Amino acid sequence: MYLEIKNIHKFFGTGENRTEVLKGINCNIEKGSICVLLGPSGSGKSTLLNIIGGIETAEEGSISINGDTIENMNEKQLSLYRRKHLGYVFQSYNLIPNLTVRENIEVGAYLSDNPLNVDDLMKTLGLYEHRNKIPNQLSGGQQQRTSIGRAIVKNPDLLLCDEPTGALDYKTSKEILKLIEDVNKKYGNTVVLVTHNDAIKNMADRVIKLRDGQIRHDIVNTEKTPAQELDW
Ligand SMILES: Nc1ncnc2c1ncn2[C@@H]1O[C@H](COP(=O)(O)OP(=O)(O)OP(=O)(O)O)[C@@H](O)[C@H]1O
Repeated sequence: MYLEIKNIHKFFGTGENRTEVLKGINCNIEKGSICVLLGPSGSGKSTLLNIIGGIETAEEGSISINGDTIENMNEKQLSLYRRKHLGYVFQSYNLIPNLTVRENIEVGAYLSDNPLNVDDLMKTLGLYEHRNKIPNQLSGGQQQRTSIGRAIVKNPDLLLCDEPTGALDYKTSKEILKLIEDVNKKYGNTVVLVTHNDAIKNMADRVIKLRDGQIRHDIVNTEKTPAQELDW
């Protein structure tokens, strides 16, 4: 079992405003699988992703990756864990504005012990011809591809994607999903992808639906649809 999520409870706020946003989340995610986390706005998807990524901490419960428990790590170990094992793709691209496509992706490569080849990756991402442009010379889809490149180039064991297509049009969204699917196939990274979009569940091996801080459905999908054929 690769990613073990055990009894996660998370609260926000204090006093009367204290709210439990995750109410005991339990699940195990297999190595190399694509897991889609679905649920309405406010159901706790991003919070759970941030806890898996070591960006936020839970009041109760534990997250283990290949047997290493995040809660037992000190600040330095946690930072090393995030740097070496995690790739994070956000809805906002968070690119460094004065660096080129190549340089933005190289930032990710510097953080890894076994980075992928930057040229090969830019070709896979359809960015090679744009490699010397800076972010404001790129379309939204090209910027999102660059941010995926920066996350993937580390060759992370675990790729966490928070609404990676949220800001993109239909066609570009499907291209980005296909890309995530391609890298999962090619490099075997485990992917956890948060989305509002119900159709995206069809490309996943595993679909977890959250509502109101709890898992309502946890389904193994045996008949995956390739990202290219998704329809919504
Ligand atoms: N830093 C914070 N402080 C206080 N409350 C927070 C904080 N972050 C999230 N919340 C609350 O926790 C709940 C879950 O938020 P979360 O962002 O995890 O939901 P989500 O399912 O990802 O929603 P969306 O799909 O809209 O992004 C929401 O009610 C939100 O208002």
